[in-house]
Amino acid sequence: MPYPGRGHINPMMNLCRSLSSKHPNILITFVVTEEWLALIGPDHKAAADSDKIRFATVPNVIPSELVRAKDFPGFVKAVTTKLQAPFEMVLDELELELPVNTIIADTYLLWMSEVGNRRGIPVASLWTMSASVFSVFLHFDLLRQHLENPGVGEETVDYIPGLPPTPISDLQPFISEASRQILPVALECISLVSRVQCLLFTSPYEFEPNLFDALKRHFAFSVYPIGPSIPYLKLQADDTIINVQYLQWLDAQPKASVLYVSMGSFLSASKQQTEEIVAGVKNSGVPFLLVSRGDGTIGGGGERRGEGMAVPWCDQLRVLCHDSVGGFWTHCGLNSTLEAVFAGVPMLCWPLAWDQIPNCKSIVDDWKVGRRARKRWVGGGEELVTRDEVADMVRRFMDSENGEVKGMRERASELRGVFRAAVADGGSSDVGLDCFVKDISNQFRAS
Ligand SMILES: O=c1ccn([C@@H]2O[C@H](COP(=O)(O)OP(=O)(O)O[C@H]3O[C@H](CO)[C@@H](O)[C@H](O)[C@H]3O)[C@@H](O)[C@H]2O)c(=O)[nH]1
Repeated sequence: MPYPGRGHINPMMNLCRSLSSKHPNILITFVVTEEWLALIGPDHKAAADSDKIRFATVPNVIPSELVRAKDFPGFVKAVTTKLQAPFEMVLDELELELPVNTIIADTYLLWMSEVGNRRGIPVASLWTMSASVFSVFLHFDLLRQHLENPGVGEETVDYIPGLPPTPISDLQPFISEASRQILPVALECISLVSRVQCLLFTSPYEFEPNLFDALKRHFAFSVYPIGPSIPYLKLQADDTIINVQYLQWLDAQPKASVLYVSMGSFLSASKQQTEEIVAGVKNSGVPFLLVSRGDGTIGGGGERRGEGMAVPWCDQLRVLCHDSVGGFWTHCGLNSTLEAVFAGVPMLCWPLAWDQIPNCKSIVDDWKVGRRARKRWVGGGEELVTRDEVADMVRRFMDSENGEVKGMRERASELRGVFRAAVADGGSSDVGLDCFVKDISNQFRAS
């Protein structure tokens, strides 16, 4: 069962597809709300056609996806308190048919370890954010101690096992006043991980090796980084030329010339800032493909706009892997980040909230495959970045003659190779997935 949000459902489904393709004898039931079953696209639904992945639903007992951003703490509370009972009813029904061998659940479903332990069903927890963020939450007491007793080096966090030195400003979303309602839930979710039987990550080991080594030392159970949990299997399987207008438009653009602009599936910058970003991208003269979620600020009916196109939604990984795409204006959600790295496309980073801020730091400072578009995150109230500044930034970022840009593209291409090796036969994620299946079959519940 995934957490009910696009950024969580997608990687959970991609993990299920990888499991199913490698081990077709596993029967998977994917549990979502009735609303999400309707929202899940035809691609995911097609996965169910294989008979190995099927859907089960719980009633819409949580606020609708269409309004959840308006009261996020309220949404988190509903997920925490209202989903367990209907999930257990689904489980009861499934168990009438076949014993459930393992539950794979998003780490943010904090009641799941209790359900599994009470029923004697092993739980594998899937964390859809980075290992850095997981580790910051796991060792949050250390962070608190340093903040309460500031001394030399207080500006840099270098005491969390495996975490590269990180300016405290990049962890602001977790310590600012704005996090007051959400942070305790996140910390409780992480503390309950000690009660599950296995921990899965949606990124590959090579992405954050020191952090994964530290986590493997920390936990008595197996920790498997098995990503990138992105739809690369679908990309490889589908070699038909897809008759979609935006792909045809991309086909007509020069190599690595297009900036792809998307800010994820959930939050947005302010209306005024969004207008400046869109105007700046348009004025830059750089060809662009822009995803507008139809909130009225941009328009997105698949129309041509000056040098580019705006669409309401696209097949993002296919777009990023298209030859003509040379840059990605992103909010740094982890799925988008993993997809960009898999595609070898450098990122222009505009993080909006939460884990996206440390993700931006990793992209820019650690992996060196991106630049900051936004001045450092200060939690709202910061100065507007004007359209002229955006246009200038975009032009410089997409200038293929610029030495720094060339370096970034080379580095992105190297990381792309690392990701592809991880999922190839015998790669770290491929082996991790096999070990996980062995765990499910042998050490977990005897069926
Ligand atoms: O036109 C589009 C736009 C997006 N996507 C997909 O939508 C997903 C977006 O995921 P992500 O980039 O992670 O963004 P969010 O939806 O914002 O993800 C939430 O979940 C992530 C994983 O937990 C966190 O890292 C983010 O901060 C959180 O906002 C990805 O799979 C994209 O491929 C499309 O397929 N087409």
